[in-house]
Amino acid sequence: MKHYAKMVSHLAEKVAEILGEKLGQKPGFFKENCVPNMCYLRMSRYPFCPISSQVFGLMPHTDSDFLTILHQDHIGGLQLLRNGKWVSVNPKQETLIVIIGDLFQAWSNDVYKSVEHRVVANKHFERFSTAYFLCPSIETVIESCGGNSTYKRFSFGEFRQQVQDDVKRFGHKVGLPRFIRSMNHNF
Ligand SMILES: O=C(O)CCC(=O)C(=O)O
Ligand SMILES: [Fe+2]
Repeated sequence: MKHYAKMVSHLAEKVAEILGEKLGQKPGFFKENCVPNMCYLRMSRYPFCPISSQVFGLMPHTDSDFLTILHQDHIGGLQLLRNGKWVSVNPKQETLIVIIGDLFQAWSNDVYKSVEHRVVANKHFERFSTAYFLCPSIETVIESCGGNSTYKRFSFGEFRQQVQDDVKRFGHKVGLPRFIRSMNHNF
């Protein structure tokens, strides 16, 4: 597991740097700001569920990080929201999935989109997945790299706090819409 964590953390940083360079950013941002003690691995077990059509393994959400590298087993169940429709991400052997998170969406000013995803339960089989979350330090400021930014600048600490407050208050995360520049929203 230690070996996997090391490998996947390297990979996440590399993928992030490549995506950053495509936006014209100079390399180093993720290396400097995504400190090891903030990044984490989440190993999930989804028990089989006879009433799977009525139960989510994991509720629809976006990830509150720069990006997530996901390994899923052969059972399947991960779905992405694309053009308003849920699309299954069929498992492929020896394939890792890269999920863009909220911070990359803000940092890239919507060039990269934080994809909404969920896990549906399987009727007959349990499922395992391992996700690595590439996160910056609490004080890292997320400021979109182009001009005319959709989002206010915010620190990762502020973002996390807002997510926690919204979950407490409304029972769900609001996420990036909270940080849209000069707009009053009723959530
Ligand atoms: O288990 C999966 O396939 C997805 C996990 C996930 O989206 C998460 O932990 O945020
Ligand atoms: Fe996720």
